[in-house]
Amino acid sequence: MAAVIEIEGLRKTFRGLRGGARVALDGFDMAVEAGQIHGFLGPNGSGKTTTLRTLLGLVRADDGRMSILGQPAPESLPAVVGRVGAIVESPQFFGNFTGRRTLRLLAKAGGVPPERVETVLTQVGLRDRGNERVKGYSLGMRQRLAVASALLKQPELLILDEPANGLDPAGIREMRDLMRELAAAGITVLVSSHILAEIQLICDHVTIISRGRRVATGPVAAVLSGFDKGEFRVRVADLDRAAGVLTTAGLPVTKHEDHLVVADVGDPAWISEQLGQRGMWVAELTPLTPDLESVFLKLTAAAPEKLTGTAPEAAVPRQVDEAVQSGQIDLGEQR
Ligand SMILES: Nc1ncnc2c1ncn2[C@@H]1O[C@H](COP(=O)(O)OP(=O)(O)OP(=O)(O)O)[C@@H](O)[C@H]1O
Repeated sequence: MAAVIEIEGLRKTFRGLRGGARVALDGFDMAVEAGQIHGFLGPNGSGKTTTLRTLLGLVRADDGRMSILGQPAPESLPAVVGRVGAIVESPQFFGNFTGRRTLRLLAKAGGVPPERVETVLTQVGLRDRGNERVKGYSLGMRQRLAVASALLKQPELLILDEPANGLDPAGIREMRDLMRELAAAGITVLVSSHILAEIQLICDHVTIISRGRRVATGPVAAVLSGFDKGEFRVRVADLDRAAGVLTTAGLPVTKHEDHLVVADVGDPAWISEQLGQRGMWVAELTPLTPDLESVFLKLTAAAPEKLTGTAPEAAVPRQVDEAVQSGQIDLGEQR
């Protein structure tokens, strides 16, 4: 599949007026392929906005290679900018203008046929509210108006920085549905966020960044499955006896107040059988599948500190996940 965004070894250090330096990007890699809804996740200050701003030519990188829609960025951005919609800064709209008038003006300024305005208003679900003044819009409606403005040009790629930030649950749900509809219409979507549960629901792929480095990337399910230890929560009346049976059978067991957590479970039916044969009836047997939240916290909290000397160098793993794969970092102990 064609890469819509490719970033390799991106570096950016911000230098303060008093000589201080802040490394925002430390040799960061990312690839987004056509058709993906790609989540770009990281804690506050991890480098997401700097990455997106650099990609769009708003910040100059110190080093690294980037391309958008197959063209080198930022040099060839003018050639592809008409195919990219981006909301990286919160757009400011005139409160006294209606949503429809705002979009008509933007369409005119951008040489977009005026008919597109009705199409994008419908796409973002604002058609019926288009004649209301923007100052009366909720934050969610303003965000959708911003997306509508980015859609005017019929982009192939939509880049959204924290689109769900500050929205209430209903607004987040609307934004999520909108992104899904856009992806179904064939638009590749890159969405940055620190709202993990949302990314898990919306996105099919994810790249996780921490302290300017990639710590994980891939299909969401694959990133999660790397952390799946085959754990089950087991509830029985006699916890000590059940723990003894399972431990003797070679399974790692952790005892909690009212349940056991058993790891390395291949077939859960085996647990029921073993305990049932001994007169212990299993009241609960639940798989403990990892969610993105716990994976994210583990990856971003500990891994980067352990990675030293991985500045871009030929044949040296630069990204934290590469270092994990090559055995430089053992995340197992973090789990
Ligand atoms: N213009 C700037 N001048 C100085 N430092 C900056 C500038 N922009 C970003 N930084 C610093 O670079 C680092 C990365 O910031 P960035 O905004 O890219 O992170 P982020 O992941 O987008 O965070 P958030 O989720 O809070 O928006 C932070 O330490 C930030 O303070």
